[in-house]
Amino acid sequence: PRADGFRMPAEWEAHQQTWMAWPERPDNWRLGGKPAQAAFTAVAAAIARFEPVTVCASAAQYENAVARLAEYSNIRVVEISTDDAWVRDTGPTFVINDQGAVRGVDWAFNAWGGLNGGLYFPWLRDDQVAQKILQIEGCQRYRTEGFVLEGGSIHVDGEGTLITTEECLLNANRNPHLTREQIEALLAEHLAVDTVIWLPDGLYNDETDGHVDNFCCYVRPGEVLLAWTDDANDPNYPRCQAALRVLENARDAKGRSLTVHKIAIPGPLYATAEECAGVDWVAGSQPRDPSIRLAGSYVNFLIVNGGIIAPKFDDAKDAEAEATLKQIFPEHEVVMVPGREILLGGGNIHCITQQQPSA
Ligand SMILES: NCCCCCC(N)=O
Repeated sequence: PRADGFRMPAEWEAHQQTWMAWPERPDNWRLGGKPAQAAFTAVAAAIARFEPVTVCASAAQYENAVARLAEYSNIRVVEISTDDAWVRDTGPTFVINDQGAVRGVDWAFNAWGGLNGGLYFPWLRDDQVAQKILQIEGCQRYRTEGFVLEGGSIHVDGEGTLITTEECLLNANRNPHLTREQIEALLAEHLAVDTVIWLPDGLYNDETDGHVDNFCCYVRPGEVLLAWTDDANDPNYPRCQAALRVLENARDAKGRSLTVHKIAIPGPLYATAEECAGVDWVAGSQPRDPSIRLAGSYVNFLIVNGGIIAPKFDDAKDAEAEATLKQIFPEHEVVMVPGREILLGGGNIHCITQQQPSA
């Protein structure tokens, strides 16, 4: 795409719409996905206040999804088969050129690690989602056969800088055949980035192997927001310290040093026995257990046209997080939406959405 004049815009640049997928698989979502479907509906409704939404649903769930979303006139439902509902990672990464054309990068997908720690098997339908979305939109597609990447593992400033984590992109279960330099070259070629900032690790116990979208994101050029804890006993402490050191020493593609804002990490959060009891046991699917700390994060929000759609967790830190977001985004309306049911499935609002830039 860079050779054709295309780049990945920053999330705050104008959107045409946001894509989502409808959750249902009972081995990732408790009670056949019914609480998750309510939570996703609340997220879609919040986004729809700012821009149109397209929800991908299976044939089996199409009628239910249409009925549940019917009251929102700018939400449409299309039938697309998926393995699960993480359109951040299975959808296309949209790229734009200076003439207002929009295309899409269709990364290879292996369910966050394939047969070496992946979260479910198989994943063929998920690997087809980007292609189907681009077909529906009539956007040209760049397919990266042999290069596995999830959209949740990268953030850009739209001006040539990309932030990611080594824990994910250098993980042996993504692209063991590629070096760091080869991965940087592929990111540069497909997204038109000149500088890659590598954070060592993402959030503790993040089943995606430390996706940056759950840990650190851009808020505007030259400024990032980092999940933070001051508790030296928290396993996130060394991860936050290491990330801060990298960010404080970094220079972006324009040669700027970065302003690092911090936002508290909620919790620690755990699933209850009752919540775990509602999840089907299937060989090869990620186990859900009350002893497993959940990777909850207020960083996992979506920037939409004029708004911030962020998760809240019924946690003591919700109010502080909301205040931080309002202070960082004075021009946006900050909308806090319940994120716990999404977190029980392993991600949050940014993970279940994919923005499509306007031409
Ligand atoms: N159980 C699958 C969890 C995937 C989370 C996706 C994301 N971008 O964090």
